[in-house]
Amino acid sequence: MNLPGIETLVKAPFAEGDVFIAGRWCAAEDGRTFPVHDPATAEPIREVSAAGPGDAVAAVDAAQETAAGWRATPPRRRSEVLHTAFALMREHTDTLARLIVLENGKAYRDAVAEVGYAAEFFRWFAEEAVRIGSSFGDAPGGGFRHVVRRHPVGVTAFVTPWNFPAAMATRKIAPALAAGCPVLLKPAPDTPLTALAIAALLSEAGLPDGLLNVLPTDRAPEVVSVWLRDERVRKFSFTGSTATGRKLLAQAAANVVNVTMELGGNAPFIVCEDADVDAAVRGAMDAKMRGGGEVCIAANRFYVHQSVAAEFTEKFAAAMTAVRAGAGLEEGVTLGPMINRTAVESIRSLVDDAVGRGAKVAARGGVPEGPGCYHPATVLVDVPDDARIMNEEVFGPVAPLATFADEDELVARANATVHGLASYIYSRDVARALRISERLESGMVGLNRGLLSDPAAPFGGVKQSGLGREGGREGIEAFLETQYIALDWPTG
Ligand SMILES: O=CCCC(=O)O
Repeated sequence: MNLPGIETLVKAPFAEGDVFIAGRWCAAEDGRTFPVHDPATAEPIREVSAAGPGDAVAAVDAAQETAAGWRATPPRRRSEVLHTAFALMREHTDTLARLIVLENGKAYRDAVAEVGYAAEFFRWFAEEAVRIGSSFGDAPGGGFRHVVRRHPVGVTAFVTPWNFPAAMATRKIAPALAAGCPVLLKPAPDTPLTALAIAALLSEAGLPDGLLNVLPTDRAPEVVSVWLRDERVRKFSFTGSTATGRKLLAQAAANVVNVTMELGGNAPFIVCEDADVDAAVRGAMDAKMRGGGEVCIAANRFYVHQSVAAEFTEKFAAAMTAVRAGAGLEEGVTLGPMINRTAVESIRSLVDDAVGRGAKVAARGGVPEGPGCYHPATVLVDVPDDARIMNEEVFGPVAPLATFADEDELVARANATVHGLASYIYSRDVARALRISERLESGMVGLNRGLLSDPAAPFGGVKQSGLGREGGREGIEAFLETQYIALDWPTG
């Protein structure tokens, strides 16, 4: 199957429907559909099949049927499929990026960056597939041997978010397939089309039928609870909010399912008195505005040393005012619409709360007239620590600024959150910045960098930001079980 063009995907992708099970496209069991919207116009793009509980069972059946064959497939062959998927994804960058813009709204340049990022997960895990080690050694006390082998965990189920419809899918699919596991994927209802394109792309890359099953739906709880109650599903990976993650963890406990959770963040962005302020402003734009701020590791609250606060605020406010908002495919646009109207309302309410508590607006960019789901790039100053925006994930293009005077006070404020996903720090003194980094309760730190995500590095959080890591060497570990065999073979 060739990757369908964007027009095909948008208008009428697959004659039989959009549920992808056992290598075939079909309608939902009861023929139900749900609408997908273009955030730039808030108008529906088209109806998509809404998988139900019966489809969820059929997908587990299909996955389970392929599990033994894929597990026995030589790692080199699994790697080749992933290498081909990487090449195909790169070849189809424009089609996939336009599809992401259409259903997610982000600016085209962000969408192109996402396709590159997503493709790199295929390349990285193609390289990891052939390096799954086992070991054979002597028991320290003598008398017998240790055989320690790694094998795939089994059928895996994923729930992915709308903010990176391609990269959050490939970050889970690639290591699972590399390790030898079949996959069930439920994409976010706002952005199912990109996941369908990825299914088509993996088929084209030679992935045998049944190894990737994609179930778009607007009845997620029904589909996901079928998976979490089915003893054949041995791994569950979720990216989304901490509130939903908590509920899913409780459900996964019933069958003691192995879980990975990539949950919410509340990233501090710290500018020390010895920072290169221009570099800090560039980093702040990257950390705040990538994907329109709809990113779990986006800088959420800014702590700027009081001695550089005036200079940083002036330069950052100028950069935020220069942001051009508009439909993601328009030339020169750097900020697309938010995902939907609810998201815009939630960002607005955080801004209103901060202003109500004494914060001032230092910059507000423009937005196009009309019905699209836009929120302007905004900088707030003098934001008190108890403002909701300092304590909740804003998930939009708003930067609240506060100042600090002393390192201990800074670290205490930065750590005063249940989240611990990412942090950013700018200082010319790397030893000092490293010292502060090590004091931060944070799974990841960008040190003099506003962009930190890399498929070859472990992504994940501490505290209520999640469990486990994705990407890096750790990413494939999440899909492997360890078996120890005590071998009665005397040591020589
Ligand atoms: O929003 C969550 C994922 C962000 C990333 O992978 O850089």
